[in-house]
Amino acid sequence: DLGGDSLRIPSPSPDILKIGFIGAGNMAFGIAKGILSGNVLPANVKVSAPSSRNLGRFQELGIAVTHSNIEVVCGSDVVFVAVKPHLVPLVLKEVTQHVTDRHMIVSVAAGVTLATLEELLPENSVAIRLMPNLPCLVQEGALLFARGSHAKQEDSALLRSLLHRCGLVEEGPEAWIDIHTGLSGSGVAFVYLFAEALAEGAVKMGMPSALAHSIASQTVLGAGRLLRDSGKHPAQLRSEVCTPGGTTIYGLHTLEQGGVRASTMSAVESATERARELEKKKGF
Ligand SMILES: NC(=O)C1=CN([C@@H]2O[C@H](COP(=O)(O)OP(=O)(O)OC[C@H]3O[C@@H](n4cnc5c(N)ncnc54)[C@H](O)[C@@H]3O)[C@@H](O)[C@H]2O)C=CC1
Ligand SMILES: O=C(O)[C@@H]1CCC=N1
Repeated sequence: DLGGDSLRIPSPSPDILKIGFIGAGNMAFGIAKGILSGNVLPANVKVSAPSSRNLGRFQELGIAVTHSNIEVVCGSDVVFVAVKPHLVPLVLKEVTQHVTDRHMIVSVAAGVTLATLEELLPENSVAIRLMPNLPCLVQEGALLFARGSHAKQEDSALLRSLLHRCGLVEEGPEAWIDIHTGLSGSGVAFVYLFAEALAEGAVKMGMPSALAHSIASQTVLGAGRLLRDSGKHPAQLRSEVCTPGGTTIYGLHTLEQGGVRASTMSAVESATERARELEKKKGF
């Protein structure tokens, strides 16, 4: 008796997989860059979009480009669907007859549920819902994915190995995807708003704008790295910066008076609710 396990065909390793992207926007580019910094060769990647406008930067990475979504599906094992949410049904209807059990379909569209994906794909298709964020571009993304009903643990492992160079990759229940969209997909923009305001504060106090922006971005980067790498609670690090009677506590008091904590929590709540709303309306 050889046993079930010894008969199981091992998952292909990421370096021999063919990877496709439908949609050539910012998010597809971010994920593609992350994937290529792992062990996937550009020759094994193809991307489609209706116009050539966004395709040049993919070509610069050595990735093959096409205007045919069907060509991407037929030539790929893992297909990232990276079009705007309202276009997901259109695109999946177009390619669905070419999707086979060889494929893993990974949608990054905000508010498009696994149930919707599975409805649009052939029965038993392996579907994954992934929420990435823009810093995948510099391999510092925060990605959360949820598995569809026909995706197995091996599929998770494969996706993780493909994406590990994009940043932090976590798996969770689908209900967390909308929360992650507010926290991190959109959260990146909240941090940019804060960075911009930091710089503008310095400009108001007389610092040249370019220098203020460069110091603000380094401040956000440094604060973020220290927070992640130390594993400390943000309140602990905040107290380490605060000298009693010093500058920081004066600034923090002003931020609290402005309601920064409540408005940031509300921003995550609104973005999460918007993702849920897109879901209910099916995004289209
Ligand atoms: N930008 C971000 O920070 C994040 C975006 N997302 C999700 O990623 C998806 C894409 O967003 P972005 O990259 O920002 O959008 P984008 O507008 O930059 O890119 C969309 C791409 O789809 C292409 N496209 C349009 N119609 C198409 C069709 N029929 N077939 C193939 N390609 C088509 C466009 O040419 C464009 O290249 C969205 O569903 C969004 O919810 C998720 C997380 C973060
Ligand atoms: O704003 C949006 O809808 C997308 C999803 C998360 C980030 N960008």
